[in-house]
Amino acid sequence: MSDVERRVRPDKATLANAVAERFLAVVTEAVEKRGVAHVVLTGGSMGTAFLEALGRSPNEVPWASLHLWWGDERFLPEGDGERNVTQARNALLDNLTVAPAGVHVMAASDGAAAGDVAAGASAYAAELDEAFGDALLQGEVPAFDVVMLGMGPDTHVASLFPGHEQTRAHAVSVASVTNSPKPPPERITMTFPTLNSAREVWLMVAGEDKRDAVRAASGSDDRVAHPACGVHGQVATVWWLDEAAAG
Ligand SMILES: O=C(O)[C@H](O)[C@@H](O)[C@H](O)[C@H](O)COP(=O)(O)O
Repeated sequence: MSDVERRVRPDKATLANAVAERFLAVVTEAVEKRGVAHVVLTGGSMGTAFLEALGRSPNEVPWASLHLWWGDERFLPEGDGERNVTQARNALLDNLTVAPAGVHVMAASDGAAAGDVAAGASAYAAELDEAFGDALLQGEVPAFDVVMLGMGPDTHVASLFPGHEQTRAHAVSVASVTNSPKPPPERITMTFPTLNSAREVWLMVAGEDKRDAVRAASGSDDRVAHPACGVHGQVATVWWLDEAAAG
């Protein structure tokens, strides 16, 4: 597990551009070396700002060799504007002229999981298992090239909320949530072992309203209380902050 490195930029827009630039370099190198790149996307305003920044030079991205995954999802009907995948489609994916190698979408509440969020989580675990086998839970092989995450003001990452049982999960790669403190209550989330199977984990945080959370998570080693402090890449852990969040 790597130590946290902070990269601070003046504001949210500059931050999103810097992350997009680094993303391009990381996936290009991954594809050159391994022929494929697996990345985990996030929602929230930072995740969307990043996709919009990437969308300003979409043709530089090796989409045909890129697998897109999500760290968490709101268990809502397909196409709901609150779903991370809908936001990603609107911000970038629907405009691509080259299809990504894989777009691995978490279950919608009206899809094959038929309203059963636990079944939705199991389906995503099976999809990950098919792609990576045991590597995820054993943490021996980096599965993802980069996992991108936002952070809530309570220090939650993905849908791992402070004090919730999913923060303690170690035997499953994906968990269901039925009592999220932030709506909607039902969600699907990758667990810590899965997020931490990445070469690089990037936490992207902007805004003064996140400053206390940044401080709390950076001073903690209790990932149940402060989930953001529990995500680490095998090669790098980068906290991308704007000046307001960094304090
Ligand atoms: O759980 C949710 O419902 C949120 O959407 C959330 O996880 C979000 O991604 C973070 O709070 C970061 O949000 P910002 O990028 O907007 O700061």
